[in-house]
Amino acid sequence: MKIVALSGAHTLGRSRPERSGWGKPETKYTKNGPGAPGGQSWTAEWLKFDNSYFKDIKERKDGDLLVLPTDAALFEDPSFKVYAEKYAEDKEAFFKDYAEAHAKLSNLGAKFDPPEGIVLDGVAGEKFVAAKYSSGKRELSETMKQKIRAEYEAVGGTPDKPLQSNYFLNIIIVIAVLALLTSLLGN
Ligand code: HEM
Repeated sequence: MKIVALSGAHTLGRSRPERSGWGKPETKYTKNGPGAPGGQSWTAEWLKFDNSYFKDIKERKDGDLLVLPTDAALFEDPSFKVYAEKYAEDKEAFFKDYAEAHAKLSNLGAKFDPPEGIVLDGVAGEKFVAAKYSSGKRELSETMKQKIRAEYEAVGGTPDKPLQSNYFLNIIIVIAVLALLTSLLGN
């Protein structure tokens, strides 16, 4: 169910042959953009999130729309087909299953290879260590550790001493306790 639902994300966006090698350089749906023109979309209205991906693949209705081998498989494999047919008929069922699958995928985080990160050619600045954006095991870079330390010190913390007491918070607590006592004793 999840693979089929997640594939429905191809309702949005385009494929560009100069990037992935898949899709046409331009179609009647993409030649005027919006954004940089070109590429091949899976659906006619490729900025609108609905179940048109499943409808259009099922019908193979237009040579200008993209069907990758993995998209086609959704209507060929019997265990995928049950869901692909359902989503083509029922937009709400697709939305519900997509939301669940998307949340699950996001919450799983991602593993990165190599874990120490990569440097993109020609991009200056901090090395891209994607692990730091994922859930699970966190690896903070030295730059990030220094940034957190600087923020801690900026609000009065030092490495050897706990933060100063927060007077405003203390006043609120005293008022809250007094209010509670008054209401208990008053009745
Ligand atoms: C079965 C596995 C999948 C395959 C083989 C696949 C393949 C591709 C390919 C070849 C492109 C075109 C990239 C380009 O040329 O710029 C693409 C784009 C895209 N994919 Fe997938 N994909 C898969 C799964 C997913 C999943 C799970 C999602 C999200 C939940 C997703 C969302 C997208 C989106 C939104 C685009 C359009 C990006 C844009 O417009 O720039 N795909 N995919």
